Amino acid sequence: MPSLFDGAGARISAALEHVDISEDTAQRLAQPDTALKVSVPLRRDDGTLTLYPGYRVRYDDTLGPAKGGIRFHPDVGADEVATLAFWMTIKCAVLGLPFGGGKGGVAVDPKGLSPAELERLSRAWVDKVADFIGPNTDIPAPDVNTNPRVMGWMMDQYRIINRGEVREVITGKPVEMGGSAGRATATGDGAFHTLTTMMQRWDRQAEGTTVAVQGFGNAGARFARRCAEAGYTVVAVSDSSGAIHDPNGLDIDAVIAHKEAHRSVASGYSEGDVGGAGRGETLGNDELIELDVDILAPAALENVVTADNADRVRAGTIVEIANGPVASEADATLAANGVAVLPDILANAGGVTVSYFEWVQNRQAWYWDASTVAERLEQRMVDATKRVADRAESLEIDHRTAAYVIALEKLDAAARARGTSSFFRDGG
Ligand SMILES: NC(=O)C1=CN([C@@H]2O[C@H](COP(=O)(O)OP(=O)(O)OC[C@H]3O[C@@H](n4cnc5c(N)ncnc54)[C@H](OP(=O)(O)O)[C@@H]3O)[C@@H](O)[C@H]2O)C=CC1
Ligand SMILES: O=C(O)CCC(=O)C(=O)O
Repeated sequence: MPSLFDGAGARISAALEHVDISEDTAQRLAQPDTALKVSVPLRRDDGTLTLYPGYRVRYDDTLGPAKGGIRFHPDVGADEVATLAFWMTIKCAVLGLPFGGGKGGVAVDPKGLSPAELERLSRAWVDKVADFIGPNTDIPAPDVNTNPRVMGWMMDQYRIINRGEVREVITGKPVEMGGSAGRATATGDGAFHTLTTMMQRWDRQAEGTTVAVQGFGNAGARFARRCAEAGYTVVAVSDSSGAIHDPNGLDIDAVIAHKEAHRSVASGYSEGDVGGAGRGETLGNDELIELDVDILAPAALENVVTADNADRVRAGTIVEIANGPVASEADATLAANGVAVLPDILANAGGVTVSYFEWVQNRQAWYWDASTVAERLEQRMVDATKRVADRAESLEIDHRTAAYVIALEKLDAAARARGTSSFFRDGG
């Protein structure tokens, strides 16, 4: 399999066949602007010291300060962070947000840390990258295994270093620390709005439509709940411990309660203690991908649909809630089999959209109520989805390529407006 970064490049090449942008912009987007690698020191509770590799990549800031999450996961590496930062660049452009793309991470298994260790690690990461991030340069946010609590510690550490509070340096914070209403649910909500917009366009109904969701964290669990509330039949969900499947439909509220109690969707399931959902079976994560469902929503990690299993995907539609769940080498097989892919750079953009709202609210010190945030998020997601679908139809291309075309046009126009100097950072 090509590297994640090379796979992302393949998608750009496909889009370049349908859009006329300057050679400068194409070259500029072929590699990250700035990549920082650090060692993040953690004093463990037992007094020993562990150093974890940490990263922050500012891929491109043509459209505004770099924006993107920070991930704590043992598999985090330079290639992955650069690719995720590239996707953020494209995603912000597709949504029309005034941000470039960034991403960060620490190669650590946070499940093996105590709460105090997790706090020290979060603060240590900020100590290492504090000169690199900033409200006008690069604004982190949550991603896999990071959450509002982690963002709160990070903002607080930046306050200590800066000797003054800068709320808009990080988004996804607890509401009590300047976080936005609706940020915690924004990614799942945004994916739901993209799906709903496309279902209306396809003249399809939620009732009788089956859904499988891989990953039951911030994004996946919220999406599953929105689907269930709207009348879809959510037949399978999973987390890192495995999947549960009931062809009659799972009771998502019961599964959420079960996950909270057991820290796993699958453990204890066979004993039937997941409320009304206690029928059905447990499955492996690979089997969930191949279930005979209408909608497959991967909401965990990259490369879960690859050249190896693409032919066995039976869903008619994939909603990419995770970043990069479909490997580029799977594209041709999925297209040949008529599988519609609603791409990550559109479908999971609800999170960064409400992060943008949070940044705006922090700058104005003027906070919106939950219904205002929800309304504005829905409007942005519906508009962006329609723009992508219209472009896909007019150019007779798939939705991912259409989203890239829109993003590349925006990035090229902004680069031209800035002039050549936009390709060089101060002193760089
Ligand atoms: N948070 C956000 O705002 C945004 C997130 N995304 C993307 O969405 C995806 C999920 O992020 P988020 O929900 O925030 O992360 P979380 O950490 O909240 O949840 C991740 C979920 O994925 C599960 N998981 C991890 N490894 C596997 C595996 N091998 N097989 C199946 N499930 C697995 C985890 O299981 P367990 O619970 O057992 O740990 C957990 O349920 C990522 O790709 C992220 O980049 C995209 C846009 C914004
Ligand atoms: O909220 C943000 O700024 C970024 C979220 C993110 O990391 C993503 O969209 O992948």
